[in-house]
Amino acid sequence: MPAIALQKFSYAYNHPKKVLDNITISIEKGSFSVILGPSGAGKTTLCLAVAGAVPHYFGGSSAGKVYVTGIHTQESSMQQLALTVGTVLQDYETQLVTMTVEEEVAFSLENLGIAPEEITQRVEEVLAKVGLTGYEKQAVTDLSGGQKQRLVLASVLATNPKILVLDEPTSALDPEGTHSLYKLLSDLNQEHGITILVVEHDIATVLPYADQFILLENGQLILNDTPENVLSFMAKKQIFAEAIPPLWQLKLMIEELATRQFPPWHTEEEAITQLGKALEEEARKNA
Ligand SMILES: Nc1ncnc2c1ncn2[C@@H]1O[C@H](COP(=O)(O)OP(=O)(O)OP(=O)(O)O)[C@@H](O)[C@H]1O
Repeated sequence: MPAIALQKFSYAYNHPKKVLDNITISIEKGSFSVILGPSGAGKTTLCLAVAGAVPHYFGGSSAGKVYVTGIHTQESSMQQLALTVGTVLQDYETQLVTMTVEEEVAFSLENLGIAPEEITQRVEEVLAKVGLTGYEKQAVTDLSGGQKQRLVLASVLATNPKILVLDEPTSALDPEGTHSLYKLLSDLNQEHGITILVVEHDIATVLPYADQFILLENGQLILNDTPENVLSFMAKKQIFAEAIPPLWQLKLMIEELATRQFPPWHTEEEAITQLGKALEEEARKNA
């Protein structure tokens, strides 16, 4: 059973225009998937559909089905779904409701009726996981943007979700914060088997971690495939091609011009090594 499955799912907010149009997609358990696409493509709405907020919270009209770990989202309450899908919204500050860091995490567990001793232990564990140990008594309002986001993530993780959905989690982070957030997500994915679904506009940032790209445009699913296949497709069809990282643009151009095939590049270092090798080979050939 896939972690997430959309079957011919369409959705419109309280407006006739379909924001998601007949989407069928299957996301395997334990995958690290990234949703890509131009502004207004429907990326946030897709996240909300997986979390059940669309249509439970937003109303509107929908057709087709969304399943998370086999649960039909429309036949389940948002509270039940929250046990399976943890969500960090783009405007994550709206998810913070209490006074102190430890109260914030405890709040999500109290709502689930977890015993107080267990709450104390889980709060400690998840704060350590997101790097907020020592901040327990701090007022939420005193935290930086990145720390607040980590706190939301801690509250979500405390409920042991099988799926994590994050909508542009790095938009307010500096490069170091971005790197450490993705490192954490990668650990949760690799070591705890949590399925990750993330919206990210900076493709180079997610290339070291993602195993699947989901390309949306105008509410339609354009392609769901490996990162390398989606990047090649974007270049060939000139769909959202401006988002292709410069080194990949170079890679795809060389492959087209020189009929040379490189393996996928996940990092700049891999790209530089591969390019260096190619240049050496060329120099040897021409010597
Ligand atoms: N609450 C809402 N009510 C009505 N229309 C909405 C609502 N939220 C989004 N939309 C519309 O739905 C479409 C898709 O929006 P969505 O936010 O899902 O796209 P996106 O790909 O995440 O865009 P961005 O990259 O700009 O965040 C847009 O046309 C947007 O204006």
